[in-house]
Amino acid sequence: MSSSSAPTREEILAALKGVALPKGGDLVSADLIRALVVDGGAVRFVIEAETADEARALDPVRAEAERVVAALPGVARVSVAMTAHGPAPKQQAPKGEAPSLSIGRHPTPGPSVVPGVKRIIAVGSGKGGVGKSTVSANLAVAMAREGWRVGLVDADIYGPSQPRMMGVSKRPASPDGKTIIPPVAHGVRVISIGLMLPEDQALIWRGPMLMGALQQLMTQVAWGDLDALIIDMPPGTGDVQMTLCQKFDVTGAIVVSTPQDVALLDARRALNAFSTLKTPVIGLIENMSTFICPNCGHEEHIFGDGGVAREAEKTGIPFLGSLPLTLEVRLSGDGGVPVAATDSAVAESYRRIARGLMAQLA
Ligand SMILES: Nc1ncnc2c1ncn2[C@@H]1O[C@H](COP(=O)(O)OP(=O)(O)OP(=O)(O)O)[C@@H](O)[C@H]1O
Repeated sequence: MSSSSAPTREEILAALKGVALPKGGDLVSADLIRALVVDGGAVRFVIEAETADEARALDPVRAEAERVVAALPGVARVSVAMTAHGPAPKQQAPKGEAPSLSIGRHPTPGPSVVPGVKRIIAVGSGKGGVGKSTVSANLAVAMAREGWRVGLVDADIYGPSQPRMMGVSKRPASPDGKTIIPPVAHGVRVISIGLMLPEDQALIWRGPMLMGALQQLMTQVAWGDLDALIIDMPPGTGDVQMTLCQKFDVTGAIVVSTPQDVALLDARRALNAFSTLKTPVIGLIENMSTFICPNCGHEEHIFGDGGVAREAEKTGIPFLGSLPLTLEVRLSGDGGVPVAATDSAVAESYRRIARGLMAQLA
């Protein structure tokens, strides 16, 4: 890098890694940096604390972050904003207290609202295993990194995978036995039925109870103000989709597919279902587009080539982007740190998709 050119995002993050936090760790490893923008010699970013009190306590850290970035060659101006995730819950539940919630009740009739939530985005797929949960988690993290306040609901009630993907396992607190305080992971507020029940408890609920559980997850969680609430839907086109789209004001749905012809056939079924429910489909995402060999870096179209982009063109639905099949994606999903929270090339792809979607929804 010449002394006059602006530093890269990675160079800025490397400098911020040197800024220690009072509780231990640093700004980058604690995942507190959001919306980092390098615009010529101007650098802007947000430090996101969990509560207003914590934000105040981090003020010296903010000053230090500003100092280290300003000292990088090529930086003319630095602006660092401090945000708190939202108003702190009035009471804190005693550590380890499980919520006394009646998950599994029947849904209440009529439309439901999720207060403070600007947009509800459903992420669906025609069939299982195409990476819908992976995409939901990573998209949520990427949007949060770009500065939006984001929540994530794991509505895949029979096979909840968000606790593992987002790395949250503790039962959420419920100070009053009604409101659920969602854990925050990688800048995203997450709730999953998997956090509310013992892992090995088989869910044998039938339709109405399932819907009641989903409604509770949506409405009893203290989300605070959110720019977007992302719903990781179960695969296919069943009751959960219907409840969600009929009871809540869903801004739009995103359909994830692999490029294989059979997956696309199923994806078309999902598109038709959303159209019947009068929920606009706001984007298609192709997952597992190409396989990148971890040894030699060679890229191979093992499931076909560009099928989802062509489908998008045919249907007039925005194509949000494609994501490669990489071992890194699976390992990071299994390890509780979505790839979008890292600085890899795939994180960059998620960032582009998040930006496109945010611009479309702004
Ligand atoms: N791009 C990718 N590269 C590598 N592995 C991936 C990719 N996307 C998803 N996977 C892996 O594929 C598996 C299935 O993904 P995921 O659970 O996200 O799919 P899903 O569509 O939500 O499935 P289901 O609805 O059946 O739960 C997971 O092990 C995940 O880590």
